[in-house]
Amino acid sequence: MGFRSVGKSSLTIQFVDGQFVDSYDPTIENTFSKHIKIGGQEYELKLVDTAGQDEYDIFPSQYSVDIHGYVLVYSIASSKSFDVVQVIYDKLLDMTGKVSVPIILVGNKNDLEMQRVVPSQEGRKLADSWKVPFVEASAKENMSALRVFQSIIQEIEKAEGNGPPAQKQNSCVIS
Ligand SMILES: Nc1nc2c(ncn2[C@@H]2O[C@H](COP(=O)(O)OP(=O)(O)OP(=O)(O)O)[C@@H](O)[C@H]2O)c(=O)[nH]1
Repeated sequence: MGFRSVGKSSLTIQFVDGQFVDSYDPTIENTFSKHIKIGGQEYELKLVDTAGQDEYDIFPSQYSVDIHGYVLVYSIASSKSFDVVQVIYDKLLDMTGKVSVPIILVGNKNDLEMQRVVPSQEGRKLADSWKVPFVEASAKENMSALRVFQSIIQEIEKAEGNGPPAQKQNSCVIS
């Protein structure tokens, strides 16, 4: 979730299809499925790409139930989007009624360094205050999009009481 045009669809499409879409087509809502294996563990992910939100929008009630984790996105080239992500976070906690929900904060478009208006430290500071992981990303790069979704899966696993997927092993050592 995040403000308009921050790259929510682009990150999702890069992760799901491995391509970057240059054109801008505002989203109403799209769902995607993706099968992925991380650290020997298989996941069948359902991703909901939401419409861009602003600070005045009511948090859509359908996103407060049956969702395991949230990727909150701003653009490093838009201070407005950084303000909006903070408002969305507050509404999200209000709506879900939970103190802690699996969330990660993503500063997208970090390939646009010349247009940067949100310093990395600001993003990190905000994520630290929420006690959630922070990732800067570019939807132009596949590895970057992959890192975003790996990170939210890890947070979901943690909330479920499981360790990071990479540390799960099926083998054992006998000495
Ligand atoms: N340079 C650069 N451009 C990006 C990046 N991510 C998205 N864009 C561009 O930004 C524009 C908006 O991207 P979208 O992915 O449609 O943004 P969105 O957040 O889904 O937008 P809404 O549907 O309105 O909420 C498009 O022209 C993308 O090509 C990025 O990481 N780097």
